[in-house]
Amino acid sequence: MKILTAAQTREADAYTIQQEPVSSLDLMERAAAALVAWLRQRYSAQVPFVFFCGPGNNGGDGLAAARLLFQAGYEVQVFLVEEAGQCKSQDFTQNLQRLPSEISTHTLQAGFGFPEMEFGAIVVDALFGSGLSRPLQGVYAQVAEEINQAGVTVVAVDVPSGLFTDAPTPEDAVVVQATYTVTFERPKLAFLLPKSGAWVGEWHAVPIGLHPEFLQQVATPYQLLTNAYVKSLLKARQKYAHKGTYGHALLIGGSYGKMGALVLAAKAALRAGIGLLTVQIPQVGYSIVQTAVPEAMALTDAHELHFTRFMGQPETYECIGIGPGLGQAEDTRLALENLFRQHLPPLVLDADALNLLAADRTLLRTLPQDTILTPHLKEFERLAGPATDDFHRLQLLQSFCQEHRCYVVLKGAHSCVGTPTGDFYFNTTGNPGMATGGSGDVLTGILTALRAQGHSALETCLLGVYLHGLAGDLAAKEMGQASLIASDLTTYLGKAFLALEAS
Ligand SMILES: NC(=O)C1=CN([C@@H]2O[C@H](COP(=O)(O)OP(=O)(O)OC[C@H]3O[C@@H](n4cnc5c(N)ncnc54)[C@H](O)[C@@H]3O)[C@@H](O)[C@H]2O)[C@H](O)CC1
Ligand SMILES: [K+]
Repeated sequence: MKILTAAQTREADAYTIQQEPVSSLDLMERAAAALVAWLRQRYSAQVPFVFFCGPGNNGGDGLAAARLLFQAGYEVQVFLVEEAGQCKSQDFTQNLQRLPSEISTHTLQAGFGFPEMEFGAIVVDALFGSGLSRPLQGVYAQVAEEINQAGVTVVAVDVPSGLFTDAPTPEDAVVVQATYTVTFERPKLAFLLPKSGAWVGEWHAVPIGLHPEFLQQVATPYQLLTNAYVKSLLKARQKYAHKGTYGHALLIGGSYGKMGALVLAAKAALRAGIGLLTVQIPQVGYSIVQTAVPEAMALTDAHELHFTRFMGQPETYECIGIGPGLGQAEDTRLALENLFRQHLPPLVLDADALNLLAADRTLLRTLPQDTILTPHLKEFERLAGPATDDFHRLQLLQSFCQEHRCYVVLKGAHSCVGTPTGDFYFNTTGNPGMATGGSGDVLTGILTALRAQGHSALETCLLGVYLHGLAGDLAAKEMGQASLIASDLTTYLGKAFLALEAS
C-alpha cells in the first residue's frame, strides 16, 4: 500500500473531487463521518468530547465531526482557535455555519484562559493537519501545550497538530501528543519513523474513498506492507515434496557465552519451513546444539570458542545466515574475509557479522550482491554513519542499499526494508514486547530459511519481517507484551503462518 506525501494527498483530494465527482465539502463530510464512526465504536454517548479546531480544513473536519457526534447524542464542546486576522478555509466556514446552536462554542485567542476539562473528557485535536507549513506558534502553540499538560486522552484528526508529515519536525517544536491518531486513507510517513512516530500514539487509517485510479498511478518509493500483499508471497507446500525440496540452510554463529543466540536462530529456521538445517559452531557449542536442536546437523569449528574457518562446502547450501552469537574476535573477521572470497549462495547477515563489516570497510565492499542485512538502529549507524534525523536515516538507507546492492531490514517499531532499487517497505506487524534479547536472532533464522526455500531477497525480507511481527502479536495476545521472550516468537511462528494463510 502506497504512502503519500502531503502534496500527493492534496492531489488525491483534487483528483477525487474532479473525477468522482464530489464537492470538497462532501469529501470533508465523508472524512468527518469516518472519524465519528471510529469514535462511536470506541466511546459511549456518556463520554464528553472537547474539540479544538484550527482555521483550515483540519479544523473543518473537527467542526463537521462535532456536529455529527452531537446529532448522535454525545455531549460536545467546541473551541475555535485563531490568531487574529488568520484566514479560514471555505469548508471550515461552511461547517461553522452548520454547527447546531446548542453546541457550546468559544473562541480562543492569544492570552486566553484554557478551559477546565470535565473528568473523563476526550480532547479532539483538529488544529492543523497535513497543511502545516511551519511550527506552531502563538495561540496554537499555547493550546497544544495546554492539551499536552491536561493529562487527558487526545484523539488527533489526521495528524497530531504541529507534526510535519514529510520532513523532520524541529527539535524544539510544540506538537500535540496524541493518544490516538485517526488519519485519513493512508498513514503519513512521519508516523512510521521512530522519533516523529512517538507523537502519533496508536494510529488508525480510516478510508474516505479517495479515487482508486489516483492511488494506483501515483508514484512513491514508500510502501506499507499489507496482509493481502504478504499473503500473496506465501508458497503452498507440495504433496510430493521431500526435505530436499525446501532447501538446505546453514547458520554460522555461537561463541562461548552466546550459544543461545545460535540456538534461537536455528529453531526459528526450522519452524520457518526449512528442509534441512546445518549449523556451524565452535566446539564449545557441540553438545548444546545437538541437545537443544536435535533436528539440526552440526559442523564444528577447529576453534574451541568462536568461528575461525568455514568447515563446509558453500554449494551445499541454498542460503547461509551468519551472525547470531558470532562474537567479534580478530580471527572471526579473517574467517569472514576468506568466506566472502568464495562463490557463495545468498547470505543473511546479522549482529556481530554486521559489527565486523562496519569495522572493516574493505570487507563491506566485498559483500556479495543481494545480501540481506538486518541491523537495528545502532548497528545501522555503525554501517552507514550517524543520521541527523529520521528522514536523513532513510536517505542513508537508500544510498547504502544502492551502493552495496543489498537489502537492509532496519529493525524497529515499523521495521523498514531498504532495497537496491531505492524503494522502502514498512512493516505493520509487531509490538513493543518484541524489544527483548534474542528477537533479532529469531528473525535471522526465519530469513535464512525463507531465502533457502527459493524466495527472492525482497520476498524473504517482506515475508520474514511480517511473519516475525505477527508471531509476536499472537504471542503477546496470549501472554502479554512484558512477558514475551524471543523463543515465544518461534513457538507462535506456526500460528502466524496459519493466520496469514487464513486471512
Ligand atoms: N484527502 C484528505 O486526506 C482530506 C483531508 N482533509 C483535511 O484537510 C486537512 C488539510 O487541510 P488544509 O486546509 O490544507 O491544512 P490545515 O488545516 O492543516 O492548515 C490550515 C492552513 O493553516 C496555515 N498554516 C499552516 N501551518 C500553520 C501554522 N503553524 N500556524 C498558523 N497557520 C498555519 C496554512 O495556510 C494551512 O493551509 C487534512 O489534514 C485533513 O484533516 C479534508 O477534510 C478531506 C480530504
Ligand atoms: K490535527
